[in-house]
Amino acid sequence: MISAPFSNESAAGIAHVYRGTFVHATYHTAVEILEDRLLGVDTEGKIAFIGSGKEVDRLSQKWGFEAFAVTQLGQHEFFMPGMVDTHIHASQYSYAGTALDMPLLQWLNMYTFPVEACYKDLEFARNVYTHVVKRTLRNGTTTACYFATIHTDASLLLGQIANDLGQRALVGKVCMDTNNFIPHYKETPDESELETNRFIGELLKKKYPLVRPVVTPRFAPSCSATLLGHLGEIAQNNDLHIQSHISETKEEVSLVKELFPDYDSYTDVYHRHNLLTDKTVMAHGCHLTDGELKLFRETGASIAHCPNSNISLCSGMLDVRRVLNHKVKLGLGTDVAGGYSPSMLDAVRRTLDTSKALTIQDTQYHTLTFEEVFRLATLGGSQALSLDENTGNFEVGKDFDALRVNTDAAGGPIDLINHGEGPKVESNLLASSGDDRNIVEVYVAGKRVVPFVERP
Ligand SMILES: Nc1nc2[nH]cnc2c(=O)[nH]1
Ligand SMILES: [Zn+2]
Repeated sequence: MISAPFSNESAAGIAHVYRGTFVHATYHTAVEILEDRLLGVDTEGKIAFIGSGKEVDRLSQKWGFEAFAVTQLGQHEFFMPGMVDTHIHASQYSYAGTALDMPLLQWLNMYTFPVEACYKDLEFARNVYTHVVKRTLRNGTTTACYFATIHTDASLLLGQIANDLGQRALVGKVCMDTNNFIPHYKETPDESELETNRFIGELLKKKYPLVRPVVTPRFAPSCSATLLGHLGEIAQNNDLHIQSHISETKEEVSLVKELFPDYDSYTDVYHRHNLLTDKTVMAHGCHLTDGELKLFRETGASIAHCPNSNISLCSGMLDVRRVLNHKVKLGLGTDVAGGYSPSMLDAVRRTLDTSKALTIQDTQYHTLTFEEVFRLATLGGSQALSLDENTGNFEVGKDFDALRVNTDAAGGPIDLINHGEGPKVESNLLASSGDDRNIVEVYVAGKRVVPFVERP
């Protein structure tokens, strides 16, 4: 801590002050560039103040920090908010990028279920989960919404690893009582209910400050109506987040129609089991009807757009513009391993690519801009997970979840040919050509979590 504040505006003292350029999204502006700002972070990891760099003397008096203790960013550096991966299967990271040669339902049977069954082995789980949390943090994912597997203890371990490495995370123990292809990788409805309650109870008991449980029915084809009912009740009684998949492929939509003939739509199946709330995030939604999107809007449920996966498994192309026009919340997801990349910068690129592919099909299409997609990767994701009170952009009172970006990092992938580019061009360059070499530091709730500090 630098010193106690003179002001009584914040109960906590100031721990760090940074000076330089801050690039973020607001509720009104897709990308706002704040040049020569001072940002103070308090001892609880929250943003205490944002002021002009020129006012350093006044601010240092007001907040009780020494001007020489301010961290000054370099010429090609800026801070941006940490990115929010609204949908990633931690358990599938072990085979990311190796098996994308069949459509979803076959892919699940052939590759996914056999691998996920291995998480009964806690040492296998520890190895993969440590790698995926580290890899996503290094790539700038400060918040991740994870699917684990049906195994409660391994799912708890994922929560522990995210906590230990300092990532903000929603962690879901997967629930499924239907699996005709690999019968040993499923639960009974009673087991699933009991184990979900155990998972939630034990995770909450740990009191990890940044890790929360999320109720996780895999998707309607893997769950009986009985199980969906149990899970809706658990989520409602404990006011919990919910995640699942919806309308990823046309084949899956037809299957749900067959399995649940008495429901109006795929969305109605979840809705009638109390699984659509303002803390629900549903992955994909490529083939949702206008009526279903209306139900999303009315319930406050959101969509995780996973463009790498949608293309890799040939599932469909989500029309993000249409979802936004319906005023449905939407964030971006990597959907590892349906998506082959754990990087949210990749999700940004694939979102732009899909929007441009839709424009190729229809030249009147209103293509997404870089600015809009930047917002979806940060503030949009935090809204989709109903976490935007705490994270998503640089607002006083929110946690300092931030990436220190250097577009000119030594050994990095970007050549700045004209050295006067400025932050507008350089944030574009990061999104189009940058990678983890340009993300030189990562902060979650004020704590620097990348570079990793190796424990003795
Ligand atoms: N992409 C994807 N879709 C799913 N639908 C149900 N399970 C899965 C999964 O593991 N990945
Ligand atoms: Zn998924």
